Amino acid sequence: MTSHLNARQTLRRKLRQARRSLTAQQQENAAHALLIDLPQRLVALSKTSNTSIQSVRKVALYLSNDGEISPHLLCEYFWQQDIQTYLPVINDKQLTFALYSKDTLWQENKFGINEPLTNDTISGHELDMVFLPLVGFDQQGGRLGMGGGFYDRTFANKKANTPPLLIGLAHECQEVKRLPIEGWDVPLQAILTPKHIIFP
Ligand SMILES: Nc1nc2c(c(=O)[nH]1)N(C=O)[C@@H](CNc1ccc(C(=O)N[C@@H](CCC(=O)O)C(=O)O)cc1)CN2
Ligand SMILES: Nc1ncnc2c1ncn2[C@@H]1O[C@H](COP(=O)(O)OP(=O)(O)OP(=O)(O)O)[C@@H](O)[C@H]1O
Repeated sequence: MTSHLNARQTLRRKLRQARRSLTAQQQENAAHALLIDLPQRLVALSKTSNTSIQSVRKVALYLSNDGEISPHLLCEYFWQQDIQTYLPVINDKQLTFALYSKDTLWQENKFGINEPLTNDTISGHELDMVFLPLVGFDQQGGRLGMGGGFYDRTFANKKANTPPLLIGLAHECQEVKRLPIEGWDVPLQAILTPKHIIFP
């Protein structure tokens, strides 16, 4: 158990270092590449997950931090499609989600990441699709996060075939062969990288 946790910490340090080492140009290219063939990739996603992409109304993204791949162009794409976008708001040990629009006002959370300044939030289970930030992933749908357990707690009771769809967003350099997984880890239903869409 302890060695498992140590392995996670060691991996976290290594993978965070790797994503932070990407240059501004590499980050920009990666964010753009997420849009390549996006409609086709979303169709593949709807087939594997048995959910209709046409019925997606509410999508959660995040504001990139610590070298994470930036979803800001995905966000623009959803706005063009009139799909509402949400951002995570830390609420004790869990996340709620606040609408993100051009008019959003901001406040920093305890980690220095901006959150919408509002009391009007929804529960994670009201979303259709969630793009999760991650530190590491594997082909089996394993996700290693920053270590707060926020996404795991928020979606702990989610059944595999009920919304929202949980999709990890990652740079290629965040893939590992097999993550040391814990009982509380909530599996990803897809992982989107600049070059691939992975269906575990
Ligand atoms: N962009 C983004 N937003 C997110 C997450 C995330 O992983 N990425 N989260 C996913 O859950 C939640 C925040 N979780 C986080 C957990 C730790 C740190 C962090 O930087 N930890 C520092 C120590 C900071 C401190 O204690 O002051 C570190 O480990 O270096 C950041 C975010 C909600 N919002
Ligand atoms: N469903 C849960 N109920 C209670 N505690 C939980 C739950 N999920 C995770 N935790 C606790 O949260 C802590 C951090 O978990 P973990 O290392 O998996 O976070 P993470 O997935 O890396 O973080 P994040 O989701 O915030 O990016 C663990 O110590 C674990 O005990």
